[in-house]
Amino acid sequence: MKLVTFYGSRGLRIVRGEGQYVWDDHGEKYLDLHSGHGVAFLGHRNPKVVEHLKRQLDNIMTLTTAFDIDVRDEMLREIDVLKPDGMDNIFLLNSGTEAVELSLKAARKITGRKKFVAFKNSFHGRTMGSLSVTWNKKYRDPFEPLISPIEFLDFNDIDGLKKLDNSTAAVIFEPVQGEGGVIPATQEFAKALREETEKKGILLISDEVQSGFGRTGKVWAYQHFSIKPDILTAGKAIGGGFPVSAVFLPDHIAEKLGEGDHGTTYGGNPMALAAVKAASEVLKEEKVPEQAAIKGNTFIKMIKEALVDFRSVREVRGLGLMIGVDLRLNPGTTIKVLQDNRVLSLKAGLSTVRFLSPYVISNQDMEWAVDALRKGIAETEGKKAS
Ligand SMILES: Cc1ncc(COP(=O)(O)O)c(C=O)c1O
Repeated sequence: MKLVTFYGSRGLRIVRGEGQYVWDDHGEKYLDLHSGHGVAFLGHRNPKVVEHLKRQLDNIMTLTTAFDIDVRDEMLREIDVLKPDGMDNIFLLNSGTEAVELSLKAARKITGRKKFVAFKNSFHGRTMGSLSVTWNKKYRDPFEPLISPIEFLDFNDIDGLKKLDNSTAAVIFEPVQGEGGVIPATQEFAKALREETEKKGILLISDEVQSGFGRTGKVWAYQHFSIKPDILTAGKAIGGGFPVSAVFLPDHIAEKLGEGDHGTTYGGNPMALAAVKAASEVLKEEKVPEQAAIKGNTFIKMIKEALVDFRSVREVRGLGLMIGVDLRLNPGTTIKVLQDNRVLSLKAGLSTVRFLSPYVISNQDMEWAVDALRKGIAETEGKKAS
């Protein structure tokens, strides 16, 4: 039997993970700045998450949301102080793309409008709805026709927002574009986007599947921009490693969604509830966003300083611990050399090396990563690091 896989093999067999590290079957230790596409932001096997999951495992693993259960009430209490502004409702699903699907469905139902607007370089997932608002043609084209109408505008282009019209149900955006190349929105753009959507009765969906839950230095990435979205999608980090995603909604939207509008067999199962509850506790107790902000600043500064001599480096950018090193060359070799030096990273866009670090990363780890990065870029440029 063969596994169908849509990701190229990294050629490593991983046997264990702890904190910011994973180990291969030869006992080699790696600094994991890939973190399973950003999932292990709270560290591999975060002790609190493991403890709550084990306890839940001994209790009950599966239960539909039609039945009440204490762990759900506990999760709701824990996440209440973390909720996005004015969003008193949460619905749990199992993956980022599912959260995006529900947000799109909700927008159509609430507004009665059909059209969605997204941005160039966006990534929102790979099921038919989320794929429709994902920019990369390579992902979309084989599966056309997708849902319509969809329009893609230029990210961070304020003038382009004039094209928004009142047939649009929602604009979906990433406060920091992740897969597209780690590109933060500008303050002016985020503000103009909110103003323009509000004026035209268009819902604003903040897709924070990658950027949310502390990674950028705030609990939610939109909070960097003094705006309030109407709907927020979260995933990856919110389960501390357990597969779970969420859609946050204000009352006026949640109240208009009723029985039959959506559903999920696994969504909100007791294990996911225990995971989100534990992850929320960790976020608060360990002041994770604050740590991500401080460590992210340190890491970006170290990277910038270490790469000043490299002509192939176009830009080092990011927010908190969501960091991209944009190159003028294909980043494949750099990512390979990083891995040879025991640092796992991932690609974003066509030319960016992306670090999605667990928040527990130390200064020593950063030095390790920066050293490996210099070697990687030197090899990419075809010369040895001095
Ligand atoms: C912003 C954003 N939205 C949605 C998704 C899709 O999430 P998933 O792969 O869990 O379906 C991703 C995944 O990388 C993402 O970065």
